[in-house]
Amino acid sequence: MGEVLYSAMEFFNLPSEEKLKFMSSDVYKPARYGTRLRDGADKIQFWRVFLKHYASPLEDKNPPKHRCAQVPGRRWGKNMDEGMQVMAVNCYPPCPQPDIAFGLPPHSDYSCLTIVLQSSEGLEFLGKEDESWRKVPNVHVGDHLEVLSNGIYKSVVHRATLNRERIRISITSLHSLGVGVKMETAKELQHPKGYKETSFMDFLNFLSKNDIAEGKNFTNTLKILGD
Ligand SMILES: O=C(O)CCC(=O)C(=O)O
Ligand SMILES: [Fe+2]
Repeated sequence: MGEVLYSAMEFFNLPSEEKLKFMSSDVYKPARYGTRLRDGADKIQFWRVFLKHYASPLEDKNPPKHRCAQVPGRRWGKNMDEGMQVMAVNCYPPCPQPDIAFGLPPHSDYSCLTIVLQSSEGLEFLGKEDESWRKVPNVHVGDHLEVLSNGIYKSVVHRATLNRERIRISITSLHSLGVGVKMETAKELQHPKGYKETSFMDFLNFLSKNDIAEGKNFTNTLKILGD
């Protein structure tokens, strides 16, 4: 585990000109270094640099441990194995005023499941009962699972906080269906259906046009509102 974080650190220690070769505002690019989700387009700057890498399909990789995850009436292990894995390597430098800045603002992930490895504490999630921020366990549910479960499992709103003393590295692995494969609500849970079907590509299209830091929320665009 330490070794993975160490090699992530090695990347961020490279000279700027090496890292800038990967910089792009194109959200469709399979490997991208940046400071904003859409460098050059997004107005708000967070205290973070990141490297995102899309890995799809997963045939060459070791099967991930979550392949047998189930929701009522539907097993989606095979679809996940043939699905999309996005790795985000985040680097948060020490921040002189951690109380007034964010590493990453509150958001949910476009994934079924996200697995996080962090070099030190900083990841927090919003508790639904009392609206307070708490430390996040290392696996959380994303928007995709909210659609599949018709809202039984809500995607976890989380944020990355900062500290004054040391660099913090996190590596997130986001697992979802294939890039163009539509996720729909399980038939047995459609009473009534609360979400439109959607794919990872739909999310990228949304991301290319919206600044998530300004509060635009992808899941809200999927909700089917009753009368
Ligand atoms: O750095 C963290 O702890 C969170 C990262 C995160 O939420 C993300 O990459 O989507
Ligand atoms: Fe996230």
